[in-house]
Amino acid sequence: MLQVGVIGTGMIGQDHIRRMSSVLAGVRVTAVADVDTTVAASVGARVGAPAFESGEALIADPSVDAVVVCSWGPTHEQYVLAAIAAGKPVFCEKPLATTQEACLRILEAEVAYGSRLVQVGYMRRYDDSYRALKKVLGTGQIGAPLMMHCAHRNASVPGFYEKEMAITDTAVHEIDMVRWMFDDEITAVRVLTPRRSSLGGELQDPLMLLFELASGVLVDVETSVNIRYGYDIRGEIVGEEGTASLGSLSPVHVRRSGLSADQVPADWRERFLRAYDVEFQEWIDALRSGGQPVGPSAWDGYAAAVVSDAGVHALRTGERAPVALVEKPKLYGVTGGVVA
Ligand SMILES: NC(=O)c1ccc[n+]([C@@H]2O[C@H](COP(=O)([O-])OP(=O)(O)OC[C@H]3O[C@@H](n4cnc5c(N)ncnc54)[C@H](O)[C@@H]3O)[C@@H](O)[C@H]2O)c1
Ligand SMILES: O[C@H]1[C@H](O)[C@@H](O)[C@H](O)[C@@H](O)[C@H]1O
Repeated sequence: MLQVGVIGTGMIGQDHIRRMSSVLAGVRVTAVADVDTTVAASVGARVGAPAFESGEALIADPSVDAVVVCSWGPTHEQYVLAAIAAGKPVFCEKPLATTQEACLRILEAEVAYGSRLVQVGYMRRYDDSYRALKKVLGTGQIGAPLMMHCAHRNASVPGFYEKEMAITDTAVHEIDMVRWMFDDEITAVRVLTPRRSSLGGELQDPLMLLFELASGVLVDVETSVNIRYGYDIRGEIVGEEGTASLGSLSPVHVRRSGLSADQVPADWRERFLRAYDVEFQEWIDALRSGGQPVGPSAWDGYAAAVVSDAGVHALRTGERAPVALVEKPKLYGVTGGVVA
């Protein structure tokens, strides 16, 4: 049984605690921590896990074999570094850290440790629909890929959400997905600002991002974070000989009063429910069999942060922002992606 300590018991922390306590096999949540100690205590009590006074104390405790970090993005670096220093595997929700410099510090610490401990929560790689799309691409049935059109729509976002977060918090999923889908790197980013939605307050919403890939493939991503009607994730690849897109995920189709309708998920928990389950089960199984994590690596987290920083620069200046990665350490040479 893998004994896991969870740092950050907010929305996704609670969802992952639920899946590790009542859905997945071979795992038990043995410790929790949150700066909000009242929330941590009540969430921990539901699964019989004690609440620790700090994330660092949780990481150091012998009851914890592996750590899951679900606190706010700016706090990820300190906990991931502490887990590496303790030699414990750590699953960190996205983003790995909020700056590329912080991601580099994590890479350096893991490389110095000498083997992989870190996995980043880019769950789209585990989604049935994205995996099927990658498979179609791999068979060559739509020919060489030329372009991809994506949309990432949230019904609404919390009050603390700032305009850069449309890139660093939202489109960062597409950044990782695109690198994985095409086995390629993003080399430059442009950001266009359409007419502003009156529903987003002061936010610049929506945004239109354009990624250039080393192969010449172009990917456009619409981010809309006040779309109201639900959580809508789209993707269509245009190839030389055909197109392939994510299928409809609606469990039910309703026709009534002259309308024909699919159900739209409310949020990410509903849309990616199964992807999170598969992501965690594979992580747990890899650790229990004595191996290293094989999902999105610290390198993937770093690469996403560099592209994300370029996107923020492009948003602020209106310029095309090139992306430059450091040389990839050997540790990440053969790992870093799950194969569909
Ligand atoms: N993979 C996904 O689809 C997905 C979905 C949602 C959130 N996330 C990521 O998960 C993280 C948390 O998001 P959320 O929606 O659960 O946010 P949230 O605000 O609901 O929860 C975050 C929790 O972290 C706690 N916290 C803040 N600073 C802390 C610290 N220094 N130490 C310990 N706890 C601390 C807060 O008190 C809060 O309870 C973010 O990085 C977010 O980007 C990923
Ligand atoms: O943290 C959340 C989460 O990552 C969701 O998957 C994404 O759709 C949201 O835009 C983001 O704010």
